[in-house]
Amino acid sequence: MEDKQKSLSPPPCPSTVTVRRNPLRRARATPYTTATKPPFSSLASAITHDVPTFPIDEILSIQIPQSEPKQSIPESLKIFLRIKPLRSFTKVTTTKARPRNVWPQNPSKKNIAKENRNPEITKKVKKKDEEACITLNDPYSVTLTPPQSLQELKRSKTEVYEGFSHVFPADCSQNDVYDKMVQPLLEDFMKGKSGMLAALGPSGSGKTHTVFGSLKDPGIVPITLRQIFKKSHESSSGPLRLFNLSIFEICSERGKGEKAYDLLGGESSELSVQQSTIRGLKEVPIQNLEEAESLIGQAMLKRATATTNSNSQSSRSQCIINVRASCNGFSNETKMQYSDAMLTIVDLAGAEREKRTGNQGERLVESNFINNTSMVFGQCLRSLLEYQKNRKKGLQKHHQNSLLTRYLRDYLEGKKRMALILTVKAGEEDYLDTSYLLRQASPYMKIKFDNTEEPCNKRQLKTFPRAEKNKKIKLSAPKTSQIEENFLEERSQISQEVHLQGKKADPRDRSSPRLEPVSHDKNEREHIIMRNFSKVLWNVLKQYNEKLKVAEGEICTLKDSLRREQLKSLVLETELSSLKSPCLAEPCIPEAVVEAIVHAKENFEVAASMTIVLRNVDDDSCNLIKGRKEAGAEESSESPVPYVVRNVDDDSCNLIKESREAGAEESSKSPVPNMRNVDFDSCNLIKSRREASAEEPSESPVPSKNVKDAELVRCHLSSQNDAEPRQSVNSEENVGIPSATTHVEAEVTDFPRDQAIQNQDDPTPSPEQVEVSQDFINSQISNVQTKSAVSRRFPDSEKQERNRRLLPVSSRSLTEKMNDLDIKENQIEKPQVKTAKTHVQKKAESIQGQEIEVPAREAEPASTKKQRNGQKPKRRLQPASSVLLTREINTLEIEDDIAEPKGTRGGKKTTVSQPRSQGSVTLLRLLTNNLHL
Ligand SMILES: Nc1ncnc2c1ncn2[C@@H]1O[C@H](COP(=O)(O)OP(=O)(O)OP(=O)(O)O)[C@@H](O)[C@H]1O
Repeated sequence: MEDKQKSLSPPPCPSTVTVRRNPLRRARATPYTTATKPPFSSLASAITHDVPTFPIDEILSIQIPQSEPKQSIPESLKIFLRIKPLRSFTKVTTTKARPRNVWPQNPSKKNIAKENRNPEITKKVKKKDEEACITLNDPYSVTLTPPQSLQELKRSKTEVYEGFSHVFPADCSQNDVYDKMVQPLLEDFMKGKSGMLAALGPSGSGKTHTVFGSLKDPGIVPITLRQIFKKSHESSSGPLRLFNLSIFEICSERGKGEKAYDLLGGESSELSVQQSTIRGLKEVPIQNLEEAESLIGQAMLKRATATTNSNSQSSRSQCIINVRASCNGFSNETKMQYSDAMLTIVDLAGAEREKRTGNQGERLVESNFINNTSMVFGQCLRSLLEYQKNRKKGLQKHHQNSLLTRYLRDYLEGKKRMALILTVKAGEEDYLDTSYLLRQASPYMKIKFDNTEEPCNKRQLKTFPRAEKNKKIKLSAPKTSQIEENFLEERSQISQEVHLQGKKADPRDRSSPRLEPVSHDKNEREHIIMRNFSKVLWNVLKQYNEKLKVAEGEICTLKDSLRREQLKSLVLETELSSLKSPCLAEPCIPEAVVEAIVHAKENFEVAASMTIVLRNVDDDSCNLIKGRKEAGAEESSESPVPYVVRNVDDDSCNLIKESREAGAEESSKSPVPNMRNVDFDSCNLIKSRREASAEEPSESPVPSKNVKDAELVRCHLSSQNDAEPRQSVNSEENVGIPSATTHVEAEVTDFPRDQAIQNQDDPTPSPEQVEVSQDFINSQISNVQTKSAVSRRFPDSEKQERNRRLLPVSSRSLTEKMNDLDIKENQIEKPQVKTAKTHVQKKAESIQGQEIEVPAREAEPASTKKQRNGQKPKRRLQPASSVLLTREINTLEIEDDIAEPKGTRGGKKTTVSQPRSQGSVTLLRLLTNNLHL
């Protein structure tokens, strides 16, 4: 035993141990490569100790599933060609018997009618129409024949294009296209390989038709989705895969740049683009075909399309549809096997020739963008081909020139599998487009792809999707039971329906009662599709409605602001005209002001006549009686006052119009109906009038449309006014002034009581009375001034004196002078009133005549006046209004003024009318001279 233990125990350690830190490295010969292979037995003998042998035989006996070595299978780029049916097919079907009485008939229709009548011509034409520029040789090649005209010119000859993966003839179905082209891609996709498919071709050649199709004839996207769900159901035993759908478009923003829009997003569908990365793209998980189809319908509605000459619904953007398959809840091994894969289908906007599309403006800009993208796409493929031919040359980075090519970079660099479908139109007129496309694209067939792919390529997910998470719903007990009830109800309903249609329904198979029967029942599926589609449509319409409302609101606000601006401009114009009127020469004076001055002049004459009558009375009271008798029955009509009434009468309509705006009292107050157009000319005038009316509402006689009205007004006034005016009226009657009065009377009634009494006692008009009549004239002039908006400059003067309102001091003195002059002139020219004039002159001189020596000036020319007078008359700085007024008066046709009253009075001359008119003329002359104009 002890011997045995000794043999097993390790040998005793030596006392010293040498350790080499860096032992010499010797290349150890591998047992298999070495020529002299030492025998295993000798090695074993070399081992001093018994080491258990390595179970190599056992290990080698275990069969390990050997993974296939990854082989790069170079594969040519698959290019398919689809020929669009000729238009003549549709033409034949549409050339129906034209209904009668259709108007107008255009020449082309006439030709059709001729063709209908003559079938031989029709045949020829149809034959010509049916002639195609492209003919199918075999499923892989076509012959392109130029039209006769080009052949004659020897500009082009017949060409054969071959090497296509498949050529789809005009009568092929969408399913044919899917089977030959998409099926292989889809199989790879289901295995976890990404792939891309793009449709290229001129506008209107059928790209969108191929990619999306229609409800009746679905294209490759709907068919692919159907197949995806079909396959995933079939392989239900395999791994569960989730599919997500995202659709976006790239279009130009008014030619300024490219923009990406999410076609499944909400309102803010614009996507941010950073280099080749598109952020914020909404990825919607799709669980069944119905959901997928409704999403596609939604995207199609949102896609930018427009009508061009080539296509009634031409795509104006590049549309990209991504179906992403992702794995969920797998072991790492499985996940590696079925990695995320993306199937991308691209519907490019068709290249357009300006001549054919007839695009202009915005459409033309879009065209440029579309053509540019197509061009860059082609450049990328050509440079890839060149690169593959000569790898020494680097791959040119054309992809940077457009957003689409940046996004599809991996495909365009030959790193992923891709297929192209060229769509062409077969008509003779489409020869150039077709020839161009085929010449461009046929070399692409030589492009090779490495059909290997890393399971997780970072670039694969260049879109950072906004994955839609299903909302978490808390299901409380009662709700759950309710859902279960609904669920059972729905299930029984569907099973009943299916049963009725003679189909077997097994509601136990699937958990979703809604999906399972639907997959079998076509009608139900269509119903769901239509329902979802209508929902989408409804949402889109709602959005449009909201936009429309917003636009309407904006229009309203714009209209308001426009109105405000117009008002402002009107006010500014008025201000401008009012500013101009006193400053500028007569052509700038508003018409209304001119009219106002004319009327003022007439009233001025009336007032002057009144003054003279008063003076007559002063001379001899018998004359007064005489005058009354002479006047007789005609007095009321012939006297100057009724004339004024008539004036009022004539213009009352206009006045009333104005008075409606400015207030009845105001317009009635206005003794001179001279503001016809003022309202139209100036808002400020109305303002000033309103101010004036507000201050003096009681003294304003009401305007009348006719004489009766005027009389009524008078009565009304007399009844309204207290005893004072009545007395004054009586006094006037006594002095021979006719009783039919209007505002003149009203003005007279404004005399102070003592003056009225004085009139009764003494018929001689006092200087005050004369001044009152002058005041009346002043008031007439001041009214004119008020209307001409000059009064706005002197607003305080209104409040100073009742009858001298709105007149500046200088103007008042001017008018006073005018009256003085009038009196003096009458004294000279009319001997019959000489006494009165002298009296008045004396009085006037005593009051205010110190300033101006009018008679002396009147007799002599203006130039000599200054020389004669040792004491120079004071030159007063007259207000612009006064200057204007005098200028106006100066320019008036005096003769006309004289003639006018004659006409209106039936040619009858009154005792006062003739001298008054002359006096007025002289007065005006004097005024002109006095003002040195
Ligand atoms: N193979 C086909 N069979 C029947 N109709 C077709 C076919 N191809 C195209 N069409 C019809 O031609 C019209 C134009 O087609 P489509 O809109 O697909 O052209 P497109 O190439 O997408 O044009 P664009 O680039 O301007 O958008 C459509 O009305 C479509 O239905």
